[in-house]
Amino acid sequence: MAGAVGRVVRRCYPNALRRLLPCLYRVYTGEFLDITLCSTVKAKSNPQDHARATEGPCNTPKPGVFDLINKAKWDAWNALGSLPKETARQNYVDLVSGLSSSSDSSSQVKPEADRKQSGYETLVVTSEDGITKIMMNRPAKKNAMTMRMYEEIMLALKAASKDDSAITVLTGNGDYYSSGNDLTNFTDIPSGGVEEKAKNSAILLRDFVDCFIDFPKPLIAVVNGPAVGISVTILGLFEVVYASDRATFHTPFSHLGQSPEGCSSYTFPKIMGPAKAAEMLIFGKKLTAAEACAQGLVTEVFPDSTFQKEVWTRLKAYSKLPPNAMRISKQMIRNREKEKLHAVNAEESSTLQERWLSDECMNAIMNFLTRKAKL
Ligand SMILES: CCCCC/C=C/CC(=O)SCCNC(=O)CCNC(=O)[C@H](O)C(C)(C)COP(=O)(O)OP(=O)(O)OC[C@H]1O[C@@H](n2cnc3c(N)ncnc32)[C@H](O)[C@@H]1OP(=O)(O)O
Repeated sequence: MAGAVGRVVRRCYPNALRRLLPCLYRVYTGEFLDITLCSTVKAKSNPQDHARATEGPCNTPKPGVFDLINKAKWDAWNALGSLPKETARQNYVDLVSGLSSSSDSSSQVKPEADRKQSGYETLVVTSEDGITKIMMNRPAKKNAMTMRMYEEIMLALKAASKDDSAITVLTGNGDYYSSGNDLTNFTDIPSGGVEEKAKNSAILLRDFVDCFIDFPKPLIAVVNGPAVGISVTILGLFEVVYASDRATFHTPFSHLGQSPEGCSSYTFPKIMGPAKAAEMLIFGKKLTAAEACAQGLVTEVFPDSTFQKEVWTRLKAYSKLPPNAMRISKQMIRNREKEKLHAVNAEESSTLQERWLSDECMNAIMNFLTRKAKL
């Protein structure tokens, strides 16, 4: 497989790739990436340096899907690969020193000042008025979803499922809701090569979507702007989707050599009928907010000028309803579908694992990364 891809790369992108993406070029042509370099960069902000520094390379079995915190720690430790112990130790010391100075300054903050939950790098998570708000926070990158963002959303959902809020909201910061999967996710290749990368990504995707399938409280999407790819497909797993009239809904999977995920191959035909679903999922038709509402994917559309005010007023009222009644009603609506949704998720994830290794997909990603293509 790597040989075939290498031939395509050598034929199509001999110079641009050498100049712009030396790492990617070496990966796809069979000269595998210097993993130590990647790990060192990653490790600079990684608490798992502690484990790496004291215990060496990852040596424990991977925790189960639902053990989110230990699994996140394990993934981070495992990702450090062959980072030298001394470097890991120094990175850990630097990190801890940074943390202690920032915690000194946070002790100055008045306790009632905010209920923002710290520790997230890609999200802003707040809990107020019975609502936990998970806001994707990479506005300069159109809230493209990095591996870290997937992990953090899972952690935030897990925490929200246990906190005292009645409802949970996912939204985006800036002009986009989300541009979907961050296409640079595919450039960080582990020592096992592209096959291992595809396998790990499929596991992460499946875990991520499982968290939405199993989420026990009403889940609301506040779609503040354009939504692409996985940020659209998972909407079929939300109870309510409110959209600004600036929002668009785009699933360009064929253009990217990919296939549907987020259970959309099952939820979209159910929501909008097979013909409309096919136009979106096979032909990549981009819907306006009004079209998405007419097809049942969106609950209600608001003028952008009053979107935030109207939606949050509505949500604050909903959050005062009895939380247990809302949970139970959600369970009644969703539970008989759960098994089916998990099976669909497993199938979509394993199909994508193969798609990511296809020439069609790799060419599409390289076209984006070398600035030859945008949606
Ligand atoms: C665990 C793995 C699970 C995988 C699950 C699979 C999911 C499938 C999908 O989600 S498919 C969808 C993938 N998304 C895309 O293909 C979108 C690609 N982006 C674009 O086409 C455009 O950026 C745009 C149309 C979203 C916005 O165009 P615009 O001209 O308005 O803005 P810029 O292109 O200048 O974007 C600003 C910077 O943001 C970077 N960026 C935007 N989206 C992504 C992305 N998806 N991945 C990586 N980077 C993205 C863009 O490169 C600019 O960065 P720069 O300022 O450094 O140049």
